[in-house]
Amino acid sequence: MTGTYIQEKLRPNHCFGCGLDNPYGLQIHSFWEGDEVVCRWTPKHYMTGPPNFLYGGISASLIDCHSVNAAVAYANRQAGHEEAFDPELFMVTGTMTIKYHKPVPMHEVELRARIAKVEGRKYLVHTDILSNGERCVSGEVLAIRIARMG
Ligand SMILES: CCCCC/C=C\C/C=C\C/C=C\C/C=C\CCCC(=O)SCCNC(=O)CCNC(=O)[C@H](O)C(C)(C)COP(=O)(O)OP(=O)(O)OC[C@H]1O[C@@H](n2cnc3c(N)ncnc32)[C@H](O)[C@@H]1OP(=O)(O)O
Repeated sequence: MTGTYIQEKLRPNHCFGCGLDNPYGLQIHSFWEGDEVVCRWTPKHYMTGPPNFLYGGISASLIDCHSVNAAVAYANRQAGHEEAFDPELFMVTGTMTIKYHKPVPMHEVELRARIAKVEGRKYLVHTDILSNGERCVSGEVLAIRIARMG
């Protein structure tokens, strides 16, 4: 999949969730699949919350970054910059709501995001975390487009 990940077009980036340049971070790798943005990610053994299940804050971080990156990719796709992203199309999280449906087992998960609504600078993204095809966590993230930081 080299060259196809959204995060490869967002560099340099030291973000804990999505920065490929942060070796201590979650290092998510997200890609388009039709109209959805997908990420497959495996927890480290020390990322537990309840015994044998993923810490909820990690689920929230995964949803946060995967969703904001999906919104950035969507905005670039709409603007015709799918191959090389426009550095001015930058977003941060404004608001995020997370619903924990089931505990997340400590093995590979799949995140699936879709852009639900765009209103001016606001991009509403719905993301699910699935384990073995079963939805365990869902999130609604409002990404807000800003002038580039840093
Ligand atoms: C080759 C290209 C490469 C270039 C890129 C290179 C590297 C890229 C690096 C990174 C990768 C990119 C993406 C990853 C970035 C982040 C991912 C991780 C997610 C995070 O970890 S990110 C940290 C947490 N995040 C914050 O730290 C935000 C702090 N905050 C602020 O920075 C401001 O607060 C801001 C900007 C949110 C708003 O400020 P503002 O002045 O622009 O807003 P303003 O008042 O103009 O409102 C405009 C409209 O948004 C509505 N609105 C405003 N705030 C809202 C809110 N909070 N919730 C809901 N709606 C809100 C208003 O109601 C109005 O709505 P309406 O237009 O309908 O009236």
